[in-house]
Amino acid sequence: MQEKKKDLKVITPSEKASIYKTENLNLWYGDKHALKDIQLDIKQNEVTAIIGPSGCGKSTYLKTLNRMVELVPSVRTTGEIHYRDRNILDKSYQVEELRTKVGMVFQKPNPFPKSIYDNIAYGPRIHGIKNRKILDEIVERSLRGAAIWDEVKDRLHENAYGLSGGQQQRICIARCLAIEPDVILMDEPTSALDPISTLKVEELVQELKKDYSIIIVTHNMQQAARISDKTAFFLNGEVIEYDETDKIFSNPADQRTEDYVSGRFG
Ligand SMILES: Nc1ncnc2c1ncn2[C@@H]1O[C@H](COP(=O)(O)OP(=O)(O)OP(=O)(O)O)[C@@H](O)[C@H]1O
Repeated sequence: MQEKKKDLKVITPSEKASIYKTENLNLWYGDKHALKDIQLDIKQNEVTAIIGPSGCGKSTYLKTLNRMVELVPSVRTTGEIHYRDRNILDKSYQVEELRTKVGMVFQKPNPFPKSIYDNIAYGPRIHGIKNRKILDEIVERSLRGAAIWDEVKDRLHENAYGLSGGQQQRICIARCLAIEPDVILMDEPTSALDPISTLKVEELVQELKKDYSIIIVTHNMQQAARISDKTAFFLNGEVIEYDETDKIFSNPADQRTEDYVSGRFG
């Protein structure tokens, strides 16, 4: 007898909601054409890795997603980036609004020269939260979310500079979580860390994708293969290939991707 088909709809990754849709994005630093006709549909609650050789435009692309790139005076862009269906490159889009939704973690841990507690409470305080009990709750929740609560709960009022590099990076992730973002951008977040701290941050990224969408620039291809769902391979300012991470690393469509992921250049 034929088995009765279950009426279950399988959600394939391509059907997941988009968090960012980039359409025909071009970016110039003065005369330097750094991003060329970028098309990328980044999905919600996934880890998306951006890989490629030095100078190919990875960080530039990441910094367009929170418009940080505008801090460079010579920058000019054309095209659109839709974040949850609104074009963030439209001048009417308030950058302050965007920054409350999109957190960023940098290559080098950059805690403020303040206590661990004040590092985490900083963003919420800027948003007007003064109530100590509420701040206490946010601090604890954020530190737990960044998997560092147990290590620091007895030293919350000590300076964050007294922590190890790996702990400082998780404090920076907790600081990011405290503003309750929707997206977390990570620019080579483990490149300054030792292998054990790197592993902790990688495990954390896996945990965080349940609640956040994460876009991570990495030079470390094993890391991209380990932690991401999708990978975009950039070369000379172009996206050469964007697909499921397994496909990019095992059976890429483009020879240049194959050469890069197999270590033939880069
Ligand atoms: N502020 C700037 N002014 C002028 N050119 C810039 C600026 N920032 C980056 N560029 C140029 O834009 C291109 C892309 O740089 P970007 O930093 O995005 O590359 P990347 O892939 O992140 O490199 P890396 O892996 O070395 O960090 C490079 O040619 C770089 O020299």
